[in-house]
Amino acid sequence: MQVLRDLPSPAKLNLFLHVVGRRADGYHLLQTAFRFIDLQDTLHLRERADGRVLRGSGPDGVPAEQDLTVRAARLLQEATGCGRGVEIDVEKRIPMGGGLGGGSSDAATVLIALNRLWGTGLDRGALMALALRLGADVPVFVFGRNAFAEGVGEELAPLALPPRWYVVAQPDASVPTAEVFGAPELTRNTPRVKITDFPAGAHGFFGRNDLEAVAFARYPQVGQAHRLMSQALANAGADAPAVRMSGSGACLFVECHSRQQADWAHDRIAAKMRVGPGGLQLKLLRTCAGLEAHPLQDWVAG
Ligand SMILES: C[C@@](CO)(OP(=O)(O)O)[C@H](O)COP(=O)(O)OP(=O)(O)OC[C@H]1O[C@@H](n2ccc(N)nc2=O)[C@H](O)[C@@H]1O
Ligand SMILES: Nc1ncnc2c1ncn2[C@@H]1O[C@H](COP(=O)(O)OP(=O)(O)O)[C@@H](O)[C@H]1O
Repeated sequence: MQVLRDLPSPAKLNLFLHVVGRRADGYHLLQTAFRFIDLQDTLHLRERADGRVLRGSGPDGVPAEQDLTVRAARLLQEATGCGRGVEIDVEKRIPMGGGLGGGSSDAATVLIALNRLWGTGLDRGALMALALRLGADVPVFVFGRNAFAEGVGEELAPLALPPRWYVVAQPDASVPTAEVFGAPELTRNTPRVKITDFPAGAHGFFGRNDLEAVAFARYPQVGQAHRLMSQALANAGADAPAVRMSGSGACLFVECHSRQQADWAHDRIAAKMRVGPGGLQLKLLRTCAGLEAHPLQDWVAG
């Protein structure tokens, strides 16, 4: 039986996120830019001959049956009629429910890697269609490139992004995605932009995240963390990097042009805020590099 060890599942940031409408089924039409970063979970897959899909180690508080990795493996079995099984270990590093797409990325890594391990031979388009059934955020990880996204996140066009560094902060709150999208006060009519409007640099300043206002009002720790981070960086004058929320939160990030600027921003924030697990202002503060592409991009044909 084959084993695939140390499979990377990168997190994503939404460099901007506009809500431009709502579908009849309640799902929201978005425009967003996805960027992969080097904050990653690690997955290990061990093939099983008996057809069972099992999870070994996994994230605390997520029962195996609800784990997106297990659901992804079962979906691939069902879609292809494959009779082989797998045991999945997930080493979690990406904060859960933080707007960084960790669960979605884990699911995509399982689809990509199992398609190879089981020899099920689906091309990228077919894997992306399966991915969408697991969540709106899953297809971009199978797409494998930083992307400008529309629809609910499944209409993807590649974006060539320059090297950038990000300071990523996790406030001590978790913001349920469904609550933010369901909020009556959410604005849903931001005018559409074109991919060509997206500038080659200074992404941290393009557009906005329409989900921020709802998340900051309903989860004051997130709004307060945003305020304190912005204040910590304010005296850099016109070059002060902006602080933005990723996805539906709660994670916040700052985009920087160099590792040096990111280290500076990290240290300024760390000097102003209490960082650490349990009841502090930030549970996590990390400097990350933006990736050029998903590390498993070449594993899928098409
Ligand atoms: C907001 C984003 C931005 O990238 O990221 P996260 O904050 O989750 O990382 C995504 O659109 C989230 O995608 P994902 O987390 O896969 O969402 P799903 O599981 O498909 O949906 C969770 C719930 O959010 C709402 N939802 C989600 C996506 C969307 N375009 N419109 C919605 O209204 C729906 O109520 C849905 O029941
Ligand atoms: N392998 C997994 N990793 C993380 N979360 C998972 C996983 N499987 C299922 N989930 C569920 O999905 C929810 C959203 O997770 P995640 O993708 O990390 O955040 P977000 O959608 O905010 O980016 C979690 O709160 C958890 O209940």
